[in-house]
Amino acid sequence: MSNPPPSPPSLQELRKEIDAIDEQVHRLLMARGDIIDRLIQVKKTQEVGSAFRPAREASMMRELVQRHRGILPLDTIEGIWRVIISTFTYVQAPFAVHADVSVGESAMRDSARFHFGFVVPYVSHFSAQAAVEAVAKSRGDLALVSAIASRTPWWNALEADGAPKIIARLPFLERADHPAALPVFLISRVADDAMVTEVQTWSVRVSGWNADVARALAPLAEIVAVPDTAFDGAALLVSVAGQDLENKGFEKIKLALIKAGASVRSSALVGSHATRYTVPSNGSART
Ligand SMILES: C=C(O[C@@H]1C=C(C(=O)O)C=C[C@H]1O)C(=O)O
Repeated sequence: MSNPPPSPPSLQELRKEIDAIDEQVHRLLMARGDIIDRLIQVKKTQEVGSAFRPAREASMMRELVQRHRGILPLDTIEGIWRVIISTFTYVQAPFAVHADVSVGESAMRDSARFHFGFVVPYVSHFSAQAAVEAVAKSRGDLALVSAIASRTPWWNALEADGAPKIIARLPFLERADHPAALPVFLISRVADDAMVTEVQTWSVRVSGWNADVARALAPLAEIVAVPDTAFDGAALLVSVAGQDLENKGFEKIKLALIKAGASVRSSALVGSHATRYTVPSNGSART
C-alpha cells in the first residue's frame, strides 16, 4: 500500500513563514540603517552638497534587474528600492525635491514619489527655471525637470562653475510600461567623482537653427531646443553618448551643426549621466 500524499501546509503555517520573512526583512533594513553613521564619516557627505551618488545608484538599479526572478513585478522591486535608497540618502543629509510641474503635474508628482518616496519633501514649481533656482540656492536639494521638452533654456543656469549640474536621467530602468515613465533630468550639486560620464549634456547656443539642422542632428544626439525669438538662433540642450576624454563626441556634434549650416556661438558642459538602460519585455536587460 502506498503512503497517502503529504497534506498541504495550513494557512496558519504559511503565514508563519511570511511573518518570519517579514521579520528578517525588517531587521535587515534596520541593520542597513545602522551603517549610515559610519558611512557619513567615510563619505564626508556634508562637504559636497547632496549625498546622492548617481554612479552608484545607476549600477545598483541595474543589479536589481539582473538578479530579479519570480512573480513579483519588477515595478514593485524597483519602487521599493527607490524608496530604500532615497530614504537612506535623505537620512545622511536631508534634502527636498523641486519639481517643474509645467509639463504635467500628475506625471511629475508620480515620478518624484516613485523615485524618492514620501519622506523626502516634494516642492512643486511652475517652471523649470524656478526649480533649478531653488536647487542653486540650496545646499543639497535636487530638481526634476523634463528631459524632452522645454519652453525656456533653464540649462543656461547650469553653465557656471559651482552651479548645479545634470547628474542623472530618470527612470534608471526604462521600459514600455514603466509606472513613472516621464523622462526627467535630475539636477543637483554632487562630488565630481560621483558623476557618471557616459552621456554628457551640453548647453549650446547656435545661430542658423531650423528644421533641416534639427533633422541632421537627430541621429547623433538627443536635443531639447528652445528657438530664440529675436533672431534665427536657438538654445540647445544636447545629450551626447559615448564620450571619450577629449570630448570627441561633442566635437562631432559641432561639426555636424556647421555642416548643416548652423554656427555654434557658445558651448558649455552642464552635466552627465549614465547610459540609458532599457529593460525589454522578455526580462533580460540591455543598454
Ligand atoms: C549609501 C550611500 O548614499 C546614497 C544611498 C545609497 C543607498 O542607500 O544604497 C546609495 C547611493 C547614495 O545615493 C552611498 O553613497 O553608498
